[in-house]
Amino acid sequence: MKREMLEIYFVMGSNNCKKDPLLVLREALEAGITCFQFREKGEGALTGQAYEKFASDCQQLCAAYQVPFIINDDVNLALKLNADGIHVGQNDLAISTFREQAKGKIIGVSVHNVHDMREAIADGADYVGIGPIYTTQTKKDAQPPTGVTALKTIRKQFNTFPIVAIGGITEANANKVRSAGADGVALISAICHSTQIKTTVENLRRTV
Ligand SMILES: Cc1ncc(COP(=O)(O)OP(=O)(O)O)c(N)n1
Ligand SMILES: Cc1ncsc1CCOP(=O)(O)O
Ligand SMILES: [Mg+2]
Repeated sequence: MKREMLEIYFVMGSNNCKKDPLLVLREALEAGITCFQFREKGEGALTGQAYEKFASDCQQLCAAYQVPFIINDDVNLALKLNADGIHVGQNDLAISTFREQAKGKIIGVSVHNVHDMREAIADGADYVGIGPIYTTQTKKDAQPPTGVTALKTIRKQFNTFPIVAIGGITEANANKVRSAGADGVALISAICHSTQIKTTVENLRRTV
């Protein structure tokens, strides 16, 4: 996995969007996102066949733009659809339980401190997501925001390991996160709620 993949990492589920989510994804891809995470969870999230169909539609769109398609939490779906990767958090399946079946796939793990980071690397993570950096309205069960302090501390000890920052990141603060050592920014609302997705992504690209 190349670190550049993490530069503009768009994370989305249908309940994050105010218009057709596939249209949102298409605009984001067209504008130059570098990675996409399918995160269909929470209130009003699709289930069953509609959930799988939506994942598969997102995957096809990503493939058309040659952008990696990562699935959040649902390892079984990632294996079934042969997604490019899987993202898991501290409360999800441990990497050791699916590493073998997921050979060749990109594995991302959420970390909050140096201890989590060591564990994630030992378990075989390809990249880590650190956050929430800033206050977020999107993830109700998120830990308290840390600002860029935790990110800086972790980056100092892990010089080259691929890190993406997440939580409350916008066009206005992306530069701070980048200077604190993140290889890229992961965003939900900054893109989903933008009325000018093209401009938003272009501004983020310039910053990151
Ligand atoms: C890139 C990235 N970083 C962190 C997360 C958060 O994962 P997790 O803590 O498992 O929380 P949920 O997203 O599953 O609610 C992420 N999804 N992506
Ligand atoms: C999934 C996730 N993990 C930590 S914060 C967060 C939500 C990020 O959403 P937003 O970019 O809208 O703050
Ligand atoms: Mg999770």
